[in-house]
Amino acid sequence: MSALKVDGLSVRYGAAGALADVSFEIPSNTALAVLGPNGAGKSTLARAVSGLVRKSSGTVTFGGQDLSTVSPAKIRRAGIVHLPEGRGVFRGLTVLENLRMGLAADPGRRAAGLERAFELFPVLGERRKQLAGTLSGGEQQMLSLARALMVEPKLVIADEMSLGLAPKLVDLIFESLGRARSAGVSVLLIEQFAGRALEFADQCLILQRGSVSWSGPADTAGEELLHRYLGEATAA
Ligand SMILES: Nc1ncnc2c1ncn2[C@@H]1O[C@H](COP(=O)(O)OP(=O)(O)OP(=O)(O)O)[C@@H](O)[C@H]1O
Repeated sequence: MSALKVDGLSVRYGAAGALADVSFEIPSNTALAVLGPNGAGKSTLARAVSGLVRKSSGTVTFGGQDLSTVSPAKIRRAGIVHLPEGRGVFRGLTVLENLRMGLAADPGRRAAGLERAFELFPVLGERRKQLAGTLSGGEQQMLSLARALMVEPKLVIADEMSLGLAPKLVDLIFESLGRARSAGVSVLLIEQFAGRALEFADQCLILQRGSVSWSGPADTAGEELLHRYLGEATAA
């Protein structure tokens, strides 16, 4: 069964079209990599699915529920978490306070959630009293992911998670996303660079100037195809 189904999605910013007639599905327990050069509309797609930008047309359904016109809060309650580009942590709060905010609406599950977060990323346990703004970039990324996974989401939208991180940290981030997927979470993975995303994902969708230029199984997106659609800079 499809967890997420996006059909004919278009988004405009004023007079400028950012997405035109984008359709795809993410079956349960699978990952879709959305690739494309700068400005192709990847973040806009993520924001439209999580309700942060208005859709000018198209529908979004999740687990059979129509989410096309509902608020971001309701979309979160349906089980979709969005890790925005940039880290989205509260810099002036400690690691622990940031994690607690993840389950602010559900304090009963807080203890178990924290335990899971520290098990996933032990470094966060060691640094629980440290201000998030003083963590390294990679640690902030882990905090952001740990907070998202604490709420036991059904779909994680991860926008450029690996941007600027050392390869070892990228491994760790993908490892934990992989564990989440094995535990039943679907993943919409947005990446400017193709290599790691395609290794991880089941399906791939390439956006160019707001439209889908190719989609198919991730393991059939060969080098030639990536160069054709993404160019030298992003096919790596
Ligand atoms: N709030 C906004 N107002 C006006 N135009 C916007 C807004 N946000 C994005 N755009 C434009 O929409 C297009 C798609 O942007 P988007 O951020 O979705 O691309 P992207 O594929 O995520 O790019 P990148 O890889 O550079 O992050 C771009 O031309 C961008 O300038």
